[in-house]
Amino acid sequence: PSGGLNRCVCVHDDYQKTADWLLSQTKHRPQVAIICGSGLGMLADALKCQDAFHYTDIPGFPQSTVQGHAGRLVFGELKGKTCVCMQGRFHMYEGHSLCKTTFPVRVFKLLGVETLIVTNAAGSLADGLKPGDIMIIKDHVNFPGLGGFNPLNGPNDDKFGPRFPAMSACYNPGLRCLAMDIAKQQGVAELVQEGVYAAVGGPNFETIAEAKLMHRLGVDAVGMSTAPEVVVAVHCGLRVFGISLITNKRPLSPVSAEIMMLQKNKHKKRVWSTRRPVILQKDQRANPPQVGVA
Ligand SMILES: O=P(O)(O)O[C@@H]1C[C@H](O)[C@@H](CO)O1
Ligand code: HPA
Repeated sequence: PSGGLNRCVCVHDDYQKTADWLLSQTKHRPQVAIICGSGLGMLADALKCQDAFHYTDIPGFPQSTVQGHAGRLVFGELKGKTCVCMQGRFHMYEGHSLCKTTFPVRVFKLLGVETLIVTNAAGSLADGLKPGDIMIIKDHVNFPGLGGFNPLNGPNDDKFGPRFPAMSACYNPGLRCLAMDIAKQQGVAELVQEGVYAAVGGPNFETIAEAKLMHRLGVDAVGMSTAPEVVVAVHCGLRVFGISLITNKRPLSPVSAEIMMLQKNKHKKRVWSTRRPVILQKDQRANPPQVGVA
């Protein structure tokens, strides 16, 4: 893949202009940036002394099109640290280039941020991870990246980082340990474990064969974001901590998946369904519709 959506067309000045505008609009000077995943935007509400900006008002900022993502950048204080929080992120499946998807990360760097916290909603492939659990990301598999869809494609900007950045320790071990210790102190350790996150392009959810493949490759949870942001963050020297909120299980086999039910319709045709019996209409019998697993 080359050109079009797969080539970073932003130059240093583009990020700088956005950062300078933000610095002129708020007195906050954040050390920590938090990207809120789907349904996690309320994290920003915990910030004290807030300055909030709609993405539509920020020069050069991409626009969020996903429901449940407020599309606001919120600055404020949290437990003595100055933070900037993205209420809503950008995904490849919205039609953004990876360069736009990850645009805020470089802006954070220019604001003086040192630590990036990424959060997301993800589907579990691991036996021990249930909906409602939290997975501390210990590593990721960036499927679009492996296929050549990378936010660092195009001329390298040495001011941000090297042409060939190492990704062998993306998720800061110290922060991962600290998070586990805090989970124990708070008495919620049984809900928290470490795992490997895989990013897929979306927007469709995985087929059973794809879920099985990822499980065999050692993936614990799958989602449609995060990895490109982390690649850009590590490239420009940010310290990264990531968590996935497990929202659903990915079925690995039609037979064993607990959410799947074998239904027999009145015409004795067997149909797999995720939720409710499917009765095929006369004209559908020859060519039954695919039943998705969301
Ligand atoms: O922004 P995140 O990664 O939390 O968004 C989740 C994962 C997919 O993008 C989408 C579908 O569930 O929501
Ligand atoms: N697959 C991909 N992305 C997701 C999922 C999933 O099961 N759940 C939430 N985001």
